[in-house]
Amino acid sequence: MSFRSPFAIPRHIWNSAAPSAVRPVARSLVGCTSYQRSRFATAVPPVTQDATGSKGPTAMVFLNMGGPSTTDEVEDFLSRLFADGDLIPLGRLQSYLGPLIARRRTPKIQQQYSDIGGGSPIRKWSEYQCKEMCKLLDKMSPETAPHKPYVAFRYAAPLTETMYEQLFADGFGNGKGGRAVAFTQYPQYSCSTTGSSLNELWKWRNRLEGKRANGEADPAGTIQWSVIDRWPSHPGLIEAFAQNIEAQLKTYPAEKRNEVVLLFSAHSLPMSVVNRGDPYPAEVAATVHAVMQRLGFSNPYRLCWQSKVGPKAWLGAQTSDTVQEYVKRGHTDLILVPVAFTSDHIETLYELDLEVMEEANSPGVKRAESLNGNPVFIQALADLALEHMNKGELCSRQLTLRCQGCTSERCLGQKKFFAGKENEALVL
Ligand SMILES: C=CC1=C(C)c2cc3[nH]c(cc4nc(cc5[nH]c(cc1n2)c(C)c5CCC(=O)O)C(CCC(=O)O)=C4C)c(C)c3C=C
Ligand code: FES
Ligand SMILES: [Fe+2]
Repeated sequence: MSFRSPFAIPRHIWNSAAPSAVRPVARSLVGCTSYQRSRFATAVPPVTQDATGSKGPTAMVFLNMGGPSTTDEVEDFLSRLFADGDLIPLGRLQSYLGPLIARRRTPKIQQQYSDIGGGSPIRKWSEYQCKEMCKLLDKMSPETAPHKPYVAFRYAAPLTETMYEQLFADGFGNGKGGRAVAFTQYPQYSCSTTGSSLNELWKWRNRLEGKRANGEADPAGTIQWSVIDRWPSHPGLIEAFAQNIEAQLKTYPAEKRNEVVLLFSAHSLPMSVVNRGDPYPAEVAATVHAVMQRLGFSNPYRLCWQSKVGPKAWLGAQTSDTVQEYVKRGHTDLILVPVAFTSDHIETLYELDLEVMEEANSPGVKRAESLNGNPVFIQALADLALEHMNKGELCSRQLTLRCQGCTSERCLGQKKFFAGKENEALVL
């Protein structure tokens, strides 16, 4: 298999050394004293220091779903999406039904991407955010520098396997070891989003490294992975959301400002996933509550859910119905706040801006900006990454517990691997 480099990241950024004058703030990960000897000990194994005492380079890998950058990529994007049993379980018919549904859906979705400028901006924003975060980390933590930016998408280029080959090309793994942090870009954990990306990363990790030619496990020289798997109420994230809301509130006359209804909108989930025990609804609610707390509960607000697909029951109330109902009742000043995604995408640019806002037909219905290149947000990403490295954790405690209704062997294997418990007989 041959792999093209998917990265538009100049090599001088990857190779950039951290300024030596900056005070190191990262606590040493070598011989980490906080190693927990509990059942779910999740400390990062020691990373080898080089002769200069540096523990870098550190690969920072952003995980996300991705999107088609051009309308020509839509069918491939949808084919991968409908082939994903962690997102859309179609059982034994997956490989037959998936491509069929994807092909039938392609023209409609191509039109939507065409209406928002010809493609999804997710790749542009993800690569920018990761690169900028790494620049900050090089200054904040020279000990673990250089921090090298990578993006691994679940359904569009650059795919996980491409990212993995790029890691090898850059000197990670392949007997050389090295440290990589998988950083989910979904602030709130769902087994259908972050869970699916981690299952994919675990799959490719097993395929591409960790095995000798005879098929036996060979842990020597493999990449040491740790995971930032959720961050729904990180203060930096909350601050960035709150500032974007405040900026939009300022566009209303002062005397009406506190009456504006804040409508937090998150991608919905099928009720079958909610009832399986998926953590996402609770984590989205945690984000909303933290943002409102930061705003001093200055406005009335609701959380609603968008982008239902197919005929089955999904978590509601739906965003479009909510807006229509409130406008009908005279709440014509509303701010929509996309709260479960860190950049613009088809759901903000098409569904909220073109469908919901046009339907509402009221100049008082507006949308808070997405986080995109917001410097407060990028600083939050760097803070989060540094806190993670300083803690020396492999993953959060939450990642080590499966949903009540989970029957997936993939979830079990993935969680054991990322918790560093692969060879233990655990019931997760
Ligand atoms: C946190 C965000 C998201 C969750 C949770 C989520 C769950 C989820 N999605 C589908 C089905 C589809 N999603 C599609 C597109 C899409 N989904 C998200 C985010 C979440 N999905 C985004 C940001 C996007 C758009 C990406 C972009 O390029 O802009 C699509 C494809 C579009 C379409 O056909 O309508 C489908 C299908 C399910 C079934 C699900 C939970 C199980
Ligand atoms: S579906 Fe949630 S852990 Fe498997
Ligand atoms: Fe989705």
